[in-house]
Amino acid sequence: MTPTAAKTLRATVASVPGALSLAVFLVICATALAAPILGLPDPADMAFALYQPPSAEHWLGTDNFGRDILSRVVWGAQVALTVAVGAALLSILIGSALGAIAGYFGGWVDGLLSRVFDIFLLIPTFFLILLIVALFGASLPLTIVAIALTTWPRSARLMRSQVLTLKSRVYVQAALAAGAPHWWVIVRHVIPNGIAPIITDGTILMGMAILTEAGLSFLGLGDQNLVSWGSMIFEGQRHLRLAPWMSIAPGVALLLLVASLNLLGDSINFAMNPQLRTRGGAPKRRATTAPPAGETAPAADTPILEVDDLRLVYHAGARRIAAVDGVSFTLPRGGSLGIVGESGCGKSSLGSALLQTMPNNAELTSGTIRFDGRAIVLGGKPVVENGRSRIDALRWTRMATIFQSAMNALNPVTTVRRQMMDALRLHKPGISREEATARIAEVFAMIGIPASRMNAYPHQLSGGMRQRAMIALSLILEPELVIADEPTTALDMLIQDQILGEIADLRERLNLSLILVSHDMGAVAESCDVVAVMYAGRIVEIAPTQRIFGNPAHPYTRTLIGALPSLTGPLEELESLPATDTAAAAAATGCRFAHACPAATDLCRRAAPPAVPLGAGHVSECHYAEDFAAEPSSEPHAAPAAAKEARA
Ligand SMILES: Nc1ncnc2c1ncn2[C@@H]1O[C@H](COP(=O)(O)OP(=O)(O)OP(=O)(O)O)[C@@H](O)[C@H]1O
Repeated sequence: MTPTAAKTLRATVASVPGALSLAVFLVICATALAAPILGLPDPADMAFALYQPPSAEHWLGTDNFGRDILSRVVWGAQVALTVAVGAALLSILIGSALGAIAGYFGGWVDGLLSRVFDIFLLIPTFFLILLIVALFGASLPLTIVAIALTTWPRSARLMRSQVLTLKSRVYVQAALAAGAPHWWVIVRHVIPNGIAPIITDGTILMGMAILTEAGLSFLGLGDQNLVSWGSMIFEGQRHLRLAPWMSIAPGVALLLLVASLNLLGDSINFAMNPQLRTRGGAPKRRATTAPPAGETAPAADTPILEVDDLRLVYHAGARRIAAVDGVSFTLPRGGSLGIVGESGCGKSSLGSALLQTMPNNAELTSGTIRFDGRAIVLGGKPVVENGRSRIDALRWTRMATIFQSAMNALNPVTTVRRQMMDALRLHKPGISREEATARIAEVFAMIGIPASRMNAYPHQLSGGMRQRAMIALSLILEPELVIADEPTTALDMLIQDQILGEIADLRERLNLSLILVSHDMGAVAESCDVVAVMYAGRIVEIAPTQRIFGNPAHPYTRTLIGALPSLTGPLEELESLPATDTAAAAAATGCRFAHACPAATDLCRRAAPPAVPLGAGHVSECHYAEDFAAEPSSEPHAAPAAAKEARA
């Protein structure tokens, strides 16, 4: 068994329906295979008494010819399974191959093959099977071929649509650009990524094949020499009053096998798709809480956002990943906070926790979030007021977000203007068309998109323009707080700089509060008053921007600043760090940075550092914070200007 197959099997049996359906399917298979050695009477033997009800001698009774029903059900399973596996395999092989060719090559090949699929789909399935059986006679192999011939277009269409999506993926393009031949790209990249729904559909096909064979036998069109559940049910219904057990036993066997196959299909799909698995499948109902008693109206100087001891864990199978592990900060109204740190330190998880847009496998285990003085999360639970969660009422209207990749965040089949119109109408149901159009034009002008581009689809805009459209969408409802998660990551330096400049400008003009999530120290230096440095799920240092660059008081911050290149200073080797295993670092007894810290001592490895206040809003989680703070950062990375210069 290949490692992938073993992993899929493990994941399949990890769920109750998966384990149960696999167990039922395996028991039926094992019983069918073991039929000759089970010591059961011959299924065709008519030596027994007729119409005997279930007894110790004949567990499931006997039929109208005195044949043992248990033996016939067991031998009938062989026929059912042979038809199921044979027809489904043949159907998937023909369908997937033709579907992959049609989707991959497109053009006239796709046109021609798609018409063939359509023609086959138009032929009534049962009629075609009847025709084949009538022309060539009834036999098991012919029944299998007939079923496969009528079902393969299902697999073909499914595979074609999968391939149409997959072939534009970057990894497929990259393989072609690397000189891989088409057949290799199809076999190595396209089919493995598109096969999961085909396999799921295959289990449904197996169920269909069993039912079709049973139906044919029921009509007397099956192979009369074989024991089939369909023919047993047919016989049974003729003697229903006299001997109901004759149809109950094959009926239950048929139901169990088809139901277990369908359930198995769902479980395999779930197991094969890591996204479904680690995202936790269907959304779990999250516990909520009522607003706290004694909440007062916010004062003018109430911070726009207060976060206290926020903790978020991801459930990935048996693993728990503490992505945000006790984060606290306060953002004053109109203020801007940059959250920086290496990839995987928990920046995006923190952003999604603030907006409560986490994936299904994420759980807030503790913490409080207050927006404008009112709690939106208490003890890790969303606050619900009058049947509606407070965050739902705030999201987009008062707290908006700018996503990382505008191409993924904007709907590709709707114009940018339409998406803005939808957002306006959703949140301001009374707004007239003219008012909405005027507001859209205003925001477009503000963000520098020419009015002529308003009706463009996202793919018709350049990367920079698309990101501007995303910013416009976030500002359309005049929010007070914007959370921007890597808003310029995919853009070139020049456009990055322009967009960051525009965000800073808008912030001043609209008195926006801003949280900028970025791995780029230069970007936050340029746009934010305060910088929070995250490491392995915690904010290890927070300080006003000038201070964090001038007097970094955490060795990790120093390393981040040391990794900024200088174009004008003398050539220096840049500092680098080994990649951090977030889970391992979070589990460390002492300081989570100790394993990579050049200044770590025994104390660091033994005890978690306290949060050391250094004045003027500067806090560092390091045992030696005061010593580091007293030692200014070495040139040329001493100030935000240097960081900006490094980016330019
Ligand atoms: N849906 C998920 N399921 C399981 N683990 C996850 C999930 N999303 C993120 N993680 C893990 O949580 C940790 C923090 O991830 P997060 O995406 O918040 O980091 P980040 O700092 O934003 O990284 P980047 O800058 O690369 O986006 C990482 O260890 C990541 O592997």
